[in-house]
This record gives sequence, C-alpha cells and structure tokens, in this order.
Amino acid sequence: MRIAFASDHAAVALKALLVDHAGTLGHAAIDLGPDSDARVDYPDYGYKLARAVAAGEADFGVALCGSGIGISIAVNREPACRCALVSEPLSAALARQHNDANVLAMGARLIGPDLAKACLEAFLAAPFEGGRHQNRVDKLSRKD
Ligand SMILES: O=C(CO)[C@H](O)[C@H](O)[C@H](O)COP(=O)(O)O
Repeated sequence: MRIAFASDHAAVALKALLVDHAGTLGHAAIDLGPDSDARVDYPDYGYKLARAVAAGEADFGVALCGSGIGISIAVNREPACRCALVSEPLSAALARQHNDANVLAMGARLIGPDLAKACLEAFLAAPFEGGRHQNRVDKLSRKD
C-alpha cells in the first residue's frame, strides 16, 4: 500500500522511524515532510497529508505531532479523511475495523517508538468490518 507520512517539528524523528518501518513491511512510504526539526505549524502538514489522501495519492496517511492532537484536528477538517488519534494498538485496529479510518495519528512526545510501530502495524493489518459499521461511517460524510 501507499502510505503518506507528515508531521510537525516535534515528530520528525518518529516519522523517519515509521517511514523506515513501513518500508520493511513492504509498503511504499511517501514522506511529505518536514525534513528537519525546525519549528513548523502542524496545520500546514496536516492539510498537505489530508490533500494527498483525498486525492488518492496515498491509500493511508500517518499524521504525527507532539501530542497528535493538533495534526489530527487539521486532517479531520478534510471531509474525505477519517483520522484517528491513538496511543495503543487495540485502538489502532478498532479505528480500521469500526471507523474505516484512513489516517492514523500519534503523539511523538507521548508514545515510544516500539509502541508507535505496533500501532502502525495494527492499523495496517486490520480490515474495515463493514456491516453495522457501514451506515455509521456513511453518516460521517453527511451532516443531515
Ligand atoms: O499540536 C500539538 C498540540 O496539540 C502538538 O503537540 C505540537 O507538536 C505542539 O504544540 C508543538 O509545540 P512546540 O512547543 O511549538 O514544540
């Protein structure tokens, strides 16, 4: 799968680690930046990631900032994105199984590298279950 990654300055190191990990799992990783830990604003990179997923340039996205909160809010402003902020693998799997999440968010200042890798693996391995969840996910795309 094609997986796009974006972060702010607080999560550049975790992004690099997860880009590498996605490659070892056999996925095509697309690093949307930033390339250094110079201070940047998470909305800029969250919107960039959201546009890539919405345009079909990536099958999934991974959004990272210090807490994961700011960048997940930014990604979720794109209607085509369902971004789930998680800190452990069960929630990462449930985000796919129940919510058909297409973007995984994590906080680099809150989660260790091994747990972050486990969350990414759980997210990518878990299929959307459809069924009773489909109607609920459909409702996320309309506000009526
Ligand atoms: O968006 C956030 C909080 O919701 C992230 O944690 C940011 O990475 C954080 O705010 C960046 O903070 P900094 O003091 O500018 O490094």
